[in-house]
Amino acid sequence: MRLRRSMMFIPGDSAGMLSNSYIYRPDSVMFDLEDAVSLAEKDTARLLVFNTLKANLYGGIETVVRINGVETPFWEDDLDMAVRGGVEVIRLPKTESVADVKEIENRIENIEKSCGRPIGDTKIMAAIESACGVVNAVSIASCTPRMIAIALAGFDYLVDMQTSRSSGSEPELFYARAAVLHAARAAKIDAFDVAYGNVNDEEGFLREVAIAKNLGFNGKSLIHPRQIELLHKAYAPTTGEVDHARKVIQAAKDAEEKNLGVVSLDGKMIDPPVIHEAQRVILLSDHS
Ligand SMILES: CC(C)(COP(=O)(O)OP(=O)(O)OC[C@H]1O[C@@H](n2cnc3c(N)ncnc32)[C@H](O)[C@@H]1OP(=O)(O)O)[C@@H](O)C(=O)NCCC(=O)NCCSC(=O)C[C@@](O)(CC(=O)O)C(=O)O
Ligand SMILES: [Mg+2]
Repeated sequence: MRLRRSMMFIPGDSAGMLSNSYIYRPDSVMFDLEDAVSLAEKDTARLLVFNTLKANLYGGIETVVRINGVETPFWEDDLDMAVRGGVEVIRLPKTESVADVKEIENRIENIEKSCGRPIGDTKIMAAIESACGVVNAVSIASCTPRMIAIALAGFDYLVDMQTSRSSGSEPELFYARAAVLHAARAAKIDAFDVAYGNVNDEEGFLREVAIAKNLGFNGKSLIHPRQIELLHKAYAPTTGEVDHARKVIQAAKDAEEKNLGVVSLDGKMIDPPVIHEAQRVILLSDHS
């Protein structure tokens, strides 16, 4: 079980941000070559991100590169750099179909072969940014063992839906959130909620974090370091939840030692889903 609560975007053309953002300790960093980088800076950004990956600055933090989409002239060079640089995960933006994923998967395999990385080592995350992506989310999420997560991208999605972000319970994102989350859970992979664009609006950000957490998202895409601690705190289990989880783990251990298939704690049955949830709570608490 890997903890993926916070995935922070870092513009790939910002040498300053690339060189020191490990200090913020997000669970994952996403070096962006797509929409945070202007057309004029695409080549510079690719080189800067390659050097950052090679410098190995982000020990313990998952590294992700968001390449440009398969409809652009940049994605092949982006992939070549990222896979050779040793990135852990490729984020494919504006994913609409399994064909998009297969196109980058084939290319990744060729690069892995040519640079000596084990086949399958480079993982993929698909960003769902359109109605078409949402309706194909189930097949996208389950089309390759390389797929470790899918992410809903609210900005582009709402443009495609011909609407905009409201405040409050955000009905305009309800269907897409539910669809992306179900696709991820059916495929047994992680799910990321949308990025929140107003970095000064703590209250609005936390309202959105609560929606994501309660729905069951593993975490959110973030655009500013200030959002990391807020998110981690909101995802942290309470002391009561941690105490209960420890009791569940202990009860499960005792049952195993006594060769009992099922056991109860305070009158409630302890079975594999309960144990799994307890392990998730402990993991969250260990990183809070
Ligand atoms: C918003 C702003 C300009 C504000 O900057 P400001 O400089 O005014 O902020 P300050 O508060 O002054 O910063 C204080 C200190 O933090 C440092 N710092 C700030 N941000 C940092 C960061 N991200 N990483 C590391 N360091 C950071 C800064 O360098 C300074 O460091 P220092 O000078 O040392 O004190 C900045 O945050 C920023 O650029 N964010 C990333 C924007 C981005 O990537 N957009 C593309 C991805 S979304 C998209 O594409 C939509 C999507 O595709 C999404 C999907 O797919 O999910 C969809 O469709 O929905
Ligand atoms: Mg986008």
